[in-house]
Amino acid sequence: MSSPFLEATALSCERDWRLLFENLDISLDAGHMLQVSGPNGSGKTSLLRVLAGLRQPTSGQIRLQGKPLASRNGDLANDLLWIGHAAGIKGLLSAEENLAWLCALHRPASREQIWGALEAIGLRGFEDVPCHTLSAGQQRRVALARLYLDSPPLWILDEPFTALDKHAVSQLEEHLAAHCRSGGLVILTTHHSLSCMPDGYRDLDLGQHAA
Ligand SMILES: Nc1ncnc2c1ncn2[C@@H]1O[C@H](COP(=O)(O)OP(=O)(O)OP(=O)(O)O)[C@@H](O)[C@H]1O
Repeated sequence: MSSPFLEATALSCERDWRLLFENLDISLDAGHMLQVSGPNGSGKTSLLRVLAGLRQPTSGQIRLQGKPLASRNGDLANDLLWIGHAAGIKGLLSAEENLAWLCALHRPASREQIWGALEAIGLRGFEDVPCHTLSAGQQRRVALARLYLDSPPLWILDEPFTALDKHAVSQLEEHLAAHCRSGGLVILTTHHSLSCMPDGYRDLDLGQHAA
């Protein structure tokens, strides 16, 4: 039997000598969406950063496509896309330039593809203005436009709905569910209740795993 796309066993995470969670097991495969919930400070962002390889767990193992995450030197972007809580957008660059720069290293995108993604995320007409002139929700959309470009199967998204208006929230929910329906995987944190969930939806409440 093939191994799960992402498998974490007995994960624990400590920050500033405080144990946030321990003995966490996660197994995700094509089509799964994992919503990590829990109170402020319960360790949701910390868990996502650990799963994205941006932070070492205090203990436990993570395997991605059967290989230890720690052994994946620089090729993680082939399998996963991380979009953090901060939009991570450079204010002096335009939306198009930001996306070209973000994609350049692993999955270069053409100007047409980038403009198509910006149109899909509702930024038509804002492609070439400096991002510092965009609203918070528009800047968030620039970051999320990467989900409309060629992207790896696993999306790890920390509070992706922050600053989005109602229409953009439901559009993004639908896009995430469609990604799962077509064989992708999503791990996300949000304090908002999802109204569009794929069959492979599951919830992990860190409030119940608090150490
Ligand atoms: N940069 C940091 N340095 C030290 N401790 C940190 C840092 N960031 C977070 N922490 C601590 O780790 C704990 C978990 O933080 P984390 O951001 O993972 O929680 P969260 O569940 O995502 O919270 P929220 O719902 O507020 O976003 C918090 O108690 C916080 O004090």
